Amino acid sequence: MKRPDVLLSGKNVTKVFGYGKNKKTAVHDVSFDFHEGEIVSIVGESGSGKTTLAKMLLGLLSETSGEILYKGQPRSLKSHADRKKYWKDIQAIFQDPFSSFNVFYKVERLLRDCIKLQGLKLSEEKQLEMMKDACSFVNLKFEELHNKYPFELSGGQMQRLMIARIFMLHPKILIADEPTSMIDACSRSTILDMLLKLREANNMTIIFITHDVGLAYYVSDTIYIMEKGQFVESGPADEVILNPQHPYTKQLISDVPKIHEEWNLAI
Ligand SMILES: Nc1ncnc2c1ncn2[C@@H]1O[C@H](COP(=O)(O)OP(=O)(O)OP(=O)(O)O)[C@@H](O)[C@H]1O
Repeated sequence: MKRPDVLLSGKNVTKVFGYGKNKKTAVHDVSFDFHEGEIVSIVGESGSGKTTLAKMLLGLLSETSGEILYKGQPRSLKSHADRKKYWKDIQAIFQDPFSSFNVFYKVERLLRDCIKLQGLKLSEEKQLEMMKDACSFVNLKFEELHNKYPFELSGGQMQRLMIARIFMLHPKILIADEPTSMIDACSRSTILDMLLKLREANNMTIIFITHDVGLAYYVSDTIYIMEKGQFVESGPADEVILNPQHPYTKQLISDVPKIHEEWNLAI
C-alpha cells in the first residue's frame, strides 16, 4: 500500500535562544516527515525541546536555521492573512485548557466562534446542530453546558471541549502538547481515545508531544525520540519500542516496566 503523502516536513531545523553566554540551542538540526493521517509522537524529557519545536511547527516561533515545509512548500507566514490561512489547517491543544479559552466566554460562544472562524454563514438551526454534534462527539451534552463558563467545567470536561472545538474546525494537523498531563487516568484514556477517533473521522495528522513513552506507544504510528534538542531515534512505534537502538530510548523504556503488556489506561 502506498504511504500517505508527507504533509509537514522539516529540514535541519534549529532554534537558538539568546546570545553570548546566555545562548541556548533548544532544537538542534532536526529533520522529519509527518504524513497525512498519521499519529506521530515526539517523546523526550522536560527541557528536550519538544514545545519549542511545536511552536515552530505552529508558526509561533521562527526557525533560527533550517526550513519547515507544508505540503512540500516553504510556509509564508509574514502577513496576518497568511498566518490566518495556515492556522485553518494547523491547530493545537495544550496541557492547560485555560490557556486555550477566553475565560469570559460561555461554552456556547466558544463553540459558535469555531463556526465564525471558518467564515461559514449558516442558519441558527444548522449552527445549533453543529455545536450539538461536536459535543456529542466528545460525550458532552450541549444543553447542560452551553450556558457555563470554562471555570465551571471539570478538567476532563474542558479537555473534551477543546477536542469538540477541534472536531468543528477540522484542521489537517493537530498538535497535542501533553494534553493529558493534568487529568486523572480515567479521563486520560477517554481523551486519548477521542484523539484516535478524531483521526478516524477527519484523517487528521496528529502530533502528540509527551514525556511519557508508554502513552506514545499506545497512540502512535510513528515515534521520534528527542534528547537535548535532537532526534536520537525515530521510526514506526513498534520498531522504536520493541527494538530500541539508542541508549536514551532504552533508558526511557526501562522506566516503564510494563510497556510491552496490554495497556489499561484507566487503572
Ligand atoms: N523563550 C525562551 N528563551 C530562552 N530559552 C528557552 C525559551 N524557551 C525554551 N527555552 C529553553 O529551551 C530548552 C527547551 O525547552 P522546551 O520548553 O522546548 O522543552 P520541553 O521538552 O517542551 O520541556 P517540557 O516538557 O518541560 O515542556 C529549555 O532548556 C528551555 O529552558
